[in-house]
Order: sequence, then C-alpha cells, then structure tokens
Amino acid sequence: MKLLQPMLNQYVVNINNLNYYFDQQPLRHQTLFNINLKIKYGEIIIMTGPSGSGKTTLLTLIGGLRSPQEGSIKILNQELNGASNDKLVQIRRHIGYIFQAHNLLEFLTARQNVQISLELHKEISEREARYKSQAILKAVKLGDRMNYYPHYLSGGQKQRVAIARALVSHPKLILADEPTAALDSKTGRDIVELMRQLAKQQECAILMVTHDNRILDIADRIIQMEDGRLINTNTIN
Ligand SMILES: Nc1ncnc2c1ncn2[C@@H]1O[C@H](COP(=O)(O)OP(=O)(O)OP(=O)(O)O)[C@@H](O)[C@H]1O
Repeated sequence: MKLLQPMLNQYVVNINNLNYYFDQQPLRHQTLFNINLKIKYGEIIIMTGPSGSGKTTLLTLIGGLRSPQEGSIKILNQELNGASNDKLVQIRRHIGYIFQAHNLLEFLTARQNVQISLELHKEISEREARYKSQAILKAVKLGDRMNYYPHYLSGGQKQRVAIARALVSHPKLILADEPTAALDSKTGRDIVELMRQLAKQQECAILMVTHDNRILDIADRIIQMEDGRLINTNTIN
C-alpha cells in the first residue's frame, strides 16, 4: 500500500464530520457527534474527559479497530470509512498501541515480546528484528532486562517493554489509552517523558487518553471530550 510521506501530507490523522452509533434500531444511540480533528506528524495530544464521554470509542475508530459509519477518518491519507479488512490490517501496521494493562505475553521474554510485533513486517529479517528489538529496549533503559520474563519485571518496567514494542517498527502514530493508570506518579511521569522523547525522534504522533493531571504538560495540545463532542482543542506550546 502506498502511504504518503510526511512532507507531502501534513496530517497523520484527519477526521471530518465523524458520527458514531452503538447498537441497531430501535436501541441505536449516538456516541460521537460531529468530530473534527487533525493531528500533525510528531504532535503529542492528550485527550481528557469524563468517563463515558466517548474517548475510547474515538481511539478505537482511529486505530482501525472499529469501522466508521458516518464521516471520514484518514490515517496516513488512507480513508478508513468503507475500507476493506485487508486495508485496515495494513493501516494498523503503521500504528503503535499502548494500553493501561501492558498486555505482554507472559511466556515470552522482554525481547521476544518486542520482536513479535516486527513479525508482521515481512521485509524485516529475523536477525534484523532481533537487533532492532535489543536497540529499542536499550533506549527504554532495559538493556539489562532483555531476557527477563514479564513476571520478573516491575510495573514500570513492563510498561517500558510495551512502549518499546509499540515503537520498534517506527510507527507514525501511537494510540495510548491510560498508559500510566497502573503506575505510581514518578514512574508514570518517567514513562510519558520517555514516550515523548522517542516519538519526537521518530516524528511519531501520540494521541493519549489520560485522567492523570500530572502529565498534561508533556502535550503539545490538550483536547477534551464531553458527551461525545470535542469541546476544546487548545494548543499549549
Ligand atoms: N460496545 C458498546 N455497546 C454499546 N454502548 C457502548 C459500547 N462501548 C461503549 N458504549 C457506550 O458509549 C459511550 C462512550 O464510551 P467510551 O468507552 O468510549 O467512553 P470513555 O470516555 O472512554 O470512558 P472511560 O473514561 O470510562 O473509559 C458510553 O455511554 C458507553 O456506555
């Protein structure tokens, strides 16, 4: 699939007039209302908002994990509305996901957990995949923990493995849903600082949902969801 390079296409995410409904008639209810959002390459955006306001629904739509019903979502200039399953799979390869629970596989070491996300990329040899996985684990300061199984890592270390796994294939977009929720405040802050640093190096945009007020300052922009509507898209830097 041909994806436009950053210089030709300003936005990694471009959403126009997006509506989303759960369930079928007569129970059908609207969850997202006329969402418009543009995210530039390398931009770090935090999304806040009350429980049930639609943040996760929007994140999963952007991530190609649900199909849009009305309106347009373009990721790397590819339209998701009406896209085939194959196309969605292709687009998902350019997105890194980080969730509240790290979702590491317990029977694989830290390095193997990172490396499996490169197995989707057939052009990368096993040797190269191993090298890249080791390099990114060093970048997240886990050079001495590569061969540890998740059970023997702390919560912060596991979340750093999850960050390494999300970034190893150099995606242009990271979607993070409450990545610091299970961590103490210092570890949480270190984790998002690290995400920010690596993302800026790779020109990777981050869209992060968080309720953690202590990390809001790492964002270039904070957007707020309320009752299925984006009500505030302040630029702070
Ligand atoms: N699978 C589903 N079927 C029907 N309704 C759903 C489904 N998933 C979510 N909803 C509803 O959609 C609305 C938005 O939910 P969503 O999970 O996106 O909110 P959120 O802002 O991420 O909340 P939280 O901060 O608690 O995770 C809620 O009213 C929720 O009940």
